[in-house]
Amino acid sequence: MSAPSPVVEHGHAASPEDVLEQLEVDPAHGLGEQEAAGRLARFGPNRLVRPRRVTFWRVLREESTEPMILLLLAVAVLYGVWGALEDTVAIVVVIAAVVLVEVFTEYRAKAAIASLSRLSSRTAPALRGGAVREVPTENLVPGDVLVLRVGERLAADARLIESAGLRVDESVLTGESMPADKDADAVLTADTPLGQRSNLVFAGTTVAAGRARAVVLSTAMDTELGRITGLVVEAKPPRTALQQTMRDLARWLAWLALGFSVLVPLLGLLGGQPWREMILTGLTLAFATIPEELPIIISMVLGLGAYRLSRRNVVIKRLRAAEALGTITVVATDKTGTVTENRMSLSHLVTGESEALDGDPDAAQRGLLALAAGCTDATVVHQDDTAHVLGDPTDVALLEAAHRHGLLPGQLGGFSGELLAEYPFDARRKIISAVHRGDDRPLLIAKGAPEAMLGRCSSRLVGGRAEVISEDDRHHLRDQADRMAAQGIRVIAVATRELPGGRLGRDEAETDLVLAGFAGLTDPARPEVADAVRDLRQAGIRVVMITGDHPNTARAIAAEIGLERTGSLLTGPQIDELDDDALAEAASATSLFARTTPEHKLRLVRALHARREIVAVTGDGVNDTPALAQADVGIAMGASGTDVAREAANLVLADDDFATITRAVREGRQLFDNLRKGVRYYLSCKVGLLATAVGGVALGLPVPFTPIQIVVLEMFMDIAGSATFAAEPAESDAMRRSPRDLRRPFLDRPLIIAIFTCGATLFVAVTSIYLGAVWSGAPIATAQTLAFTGWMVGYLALAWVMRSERTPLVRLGMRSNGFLPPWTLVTAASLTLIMAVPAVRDALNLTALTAGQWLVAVLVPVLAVVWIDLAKLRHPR
Ligand SMILES: Nc1ncnc2c1ncn2[C@@H]1O[C@H](COP(=O)(O)OP(=O)(O)OP(=O)(O)O)[C@@H](O)[C@H]1O
Repeated sequence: MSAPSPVVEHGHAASPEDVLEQLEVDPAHGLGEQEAAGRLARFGPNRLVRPRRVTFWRVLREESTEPMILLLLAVAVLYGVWGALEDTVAIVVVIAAVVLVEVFTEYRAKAAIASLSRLSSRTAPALRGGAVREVPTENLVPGDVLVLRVGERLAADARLIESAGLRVDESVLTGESMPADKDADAVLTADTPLGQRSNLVFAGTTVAAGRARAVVLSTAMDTELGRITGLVVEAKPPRTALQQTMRDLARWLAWLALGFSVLVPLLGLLGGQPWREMILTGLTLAFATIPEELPIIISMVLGLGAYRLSRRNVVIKRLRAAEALGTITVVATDKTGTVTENRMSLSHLVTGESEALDGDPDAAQRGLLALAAGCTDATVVHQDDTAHVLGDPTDVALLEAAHRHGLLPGQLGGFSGELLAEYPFDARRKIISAVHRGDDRPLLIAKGAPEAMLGRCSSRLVGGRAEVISEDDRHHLRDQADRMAAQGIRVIAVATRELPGGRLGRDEAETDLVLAGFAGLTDPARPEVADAVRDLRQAGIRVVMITGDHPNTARAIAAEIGLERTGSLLTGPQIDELDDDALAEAASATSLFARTTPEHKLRLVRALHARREIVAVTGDGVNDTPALAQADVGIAMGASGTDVAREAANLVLADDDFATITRAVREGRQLFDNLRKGVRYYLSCKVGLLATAVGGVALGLPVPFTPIQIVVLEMFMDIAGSATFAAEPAESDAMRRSPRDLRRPFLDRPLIIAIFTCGATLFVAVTSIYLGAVWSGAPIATAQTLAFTGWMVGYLALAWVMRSERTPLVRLGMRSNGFLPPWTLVTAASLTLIMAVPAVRDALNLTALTAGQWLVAVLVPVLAVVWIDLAKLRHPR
C-alpha cells in the first residue's frame, strides 16, 4: 500500500469534510499517535527557529582560535626554537589542559543557557487518539485537529472545521492591525488572496476572540510564515547588559594587562635579565592576565543561576530578566491566579428569591446558572467520557457548576439554544455576551461586572416575571453586590434580552436588559502569599496589586495577604482623571488598584518608571502584553497564561504562584552577588600576579615565576574564579537589604578597593617569601619554587575568604559551597604530585623543598589572607 499524501493544495477552496477526507483524519478522533509519528518523520519537526545546539566540539573550535591560545602557541614555538624539547612538550601539555578546562567551563555555561530555550518550548491542544492532549508544537503534523484558544499563537497553517465568533490577529502576516473574522463554513475560490482566506488560520497569528477547531494543513517551512521567513534560523540569544559590560571591561583591562606585559620584560632587560626569557615572560604574562574569562564568568553565573531558577518553576526566557530580578523595587501583580489559587468555585446564586447556595439550587437559581453557562468563552472538551473545560477561570467555574447540576447540553456554548453570535469579554466594558437562537426571537445573554451591567438593565426577574428596576432597587442591588465583594467574592451579574429583528450593534444589543441575578465566585488567596509579600517588603520591594475586580473584592484579598495597611485604593476611572505627573505621585503612595483595564496597568508601569522604580509585572491575558513588554521583568503565568503573554514576558512562572516571585528575586540577588564576587576574585588574582612580576623585576631580580609556572598558575586560578562563586549560596541578608541601585556602576569603589587590597595581599605574601629566599642566599630556582607553592596556597586561601563580602568564614561554614572543598583537595593533590614526581617537577622548572620551606610557603599566604576575614568583623552580620 503506498503512503497517501496528506497535503492539501487549496484548503480554503474545499469544504471542511473534503479537507478532512484528503488528510485522512476523523475530526472526532484526531490522528492516532502512531500515524502522527509517521507523519512527523515524513514532514519533519514543525519549527522555524532551530534551538542553538551547543556541543563540546563546537565550543572547542570557537575557543581554539582565541588570540589567547595563539599567544600561547607562539610561546611554545619560541620555547622549541630557543630551548629544550622537554620545555616545549611541557608547555604544549599545559596549554592543552588550559584549553580543555576553559572549553569545558564555557560549554557548561552555554549548555545551561541553551537548555533554557527548551524549557520554554510551547505546546498546543490537539486531538490525538480521541483525546485532547497538549502536543509540543514541534510535533504537530498535517492532519492534526487543533482546539483554538483565545490568546494562542498558532503554530501551523490550518483549515477551520468548526468555529464560533472566531477573530484572528493576522498583523504579522498582513500588517492589518484589526483582527480578521473567520468562519469554518466559508468555501472560497482557489485564487482568493491570502488576507481574505477567512476559513484558514495561519502560523504566527493570534486568536483574538471566539472558539474553533481546525485541521493542520501545513507545518514549518510549508506554512505562509515559513515561506516569508525563507529559511530556518538558529536562535542566538542577544547579549545582556551585564554581558556587554563584562565584554567592555575585559577589552579595557586587556590593554592594561598588555601594557604591564610589556613593562615587565622591559624592566627585566634594563636590570640585565636574559632577553629570550623576558620575551617569553612577557608573552605568558599577557596570556595569564588578559581577563578573557570575564565574559565566561558572567555566562556561567547567569546560565547556572537561570538553570537553578528553572528547577524552582521559574523559566527565564531572556537572560536579561535573570539580571534584572535582583534590582526590582516594585512588584505589580494581578490578583486572579497569581495571588489567589485560581480555583474559582461558585458560592452564590442571587436571584429575586434566594441568595446563598447551600445544597441544590432552586428553580430560579438553576435558571440563572444555565444562563451564565450559556455565555462563556470556555470550551468543553470531551475526553475519555469526561468533560474538561478550557478557558477563563470565571467561565470554567460557571460551566463546571452547570455541568455538575446537569445543565450542560451543548458542546461549544452550554446553553441549549444554537449559538448565533458572541461578543467576547472586553476588559473595558467588563461584559461578555452571546446570542442564541430562542423560541421566537434571538436571545441575548450578557454577563459582567455588576456596575457595568446594572447600568444596562431596565428590569429584573422576580418570580419568573420581569419587574422594572426602581431607583431603590438599583441601590439595593448595588449594596448587595458591594457586600458580597467585601467578602472577597467575585460578583458577576447575568441578564438577558429577547432581541428585536434586524442587525444590532453590540452597544444597542446590550441595553434594556432583564437582570436574572448575581453569581458569586470565591477564589481564596494562596496561603503562602502573605509570607511572600512580607519577605518582599523586608527586601525593600513594594508589592502593588492591580486588578480588574471590584474594589471591595480587591480590598478583602489585599487584607488577607497583608498588602495594604492604609486602605488607600485607586480605581480605573480615578486613574483616568490623573495626568501622568499626578499618577506618578499617586502610584508611589498607593498599593491597590481596582477595576482597572490593561491600559491602566501600562500607564501605572510607566508612572512607576517615572519614579525610577524597577518594576516586575505579572500578567496572563492577551491585553497584558503591553505592560509585560514595558516592565523591567515581565512575568507571565505558565499554567494559565496565554501564548502571547508568555512571548511578551521574559520570565515565566510555571506554577503561576506569587511566592515563586520571592524565590526568583532571592535567586536574582544571589546571582548578582556571585557575579560580583567572581569578578572581584578573578581580578584580584590578576592584580596580584602582575604586581608580583613587576615587583621582582623592579628589584633587579628574575620574575618570581618562570613562564611555564605562570601558565600552570593561570589554569588553577581560572577554574577557581569561574566555578567557586557560581556555587556560592545566597548571603544570609540577601533578602534583608534594599535592592541594588542600577545607577551604580558595576565596578564601584568598594569593588575596586577590594580588588586592589586582596591582590596586594597575595602580592605581599608571595613576594616576601620570594625575597626572603633570595636574600637568604637560596638559588633562584628554589626561590621561584617557594613563590610558586606560596601562590598555589595563596590563591586558594583567597578564594575561601572572598566567598562573602561581609560574613566571616566561620559563620559561612566550610561546606556551604559545594565546589571549594573538593577543589581544595584537587589543588593540594596536584601540588603534592607536581613536587613529588621529579619528571613533572623538572618540567615545571621547580626544585624539591625542605620541610621548613614547605611550612613557610603554606603558612605565610594563609596568615596573610586571614586579615581579610578579620576585617569583616568590623561590620559583623
Ligand atoms: N468571564 C467573565 N464573564 C463575565 N464577567 C467577567 C468575566 N471575567 C471577568 N468579569 C468581570 O469583569 C471584572 C474584571 O475582570 P478582569 O478579567 O478584567 O479582571 P481579572 O484580570 O480577572 O482580575 P485580575 O487582574 O486580578 O486577574 C470582574 O471583576 C468581573 O466582574
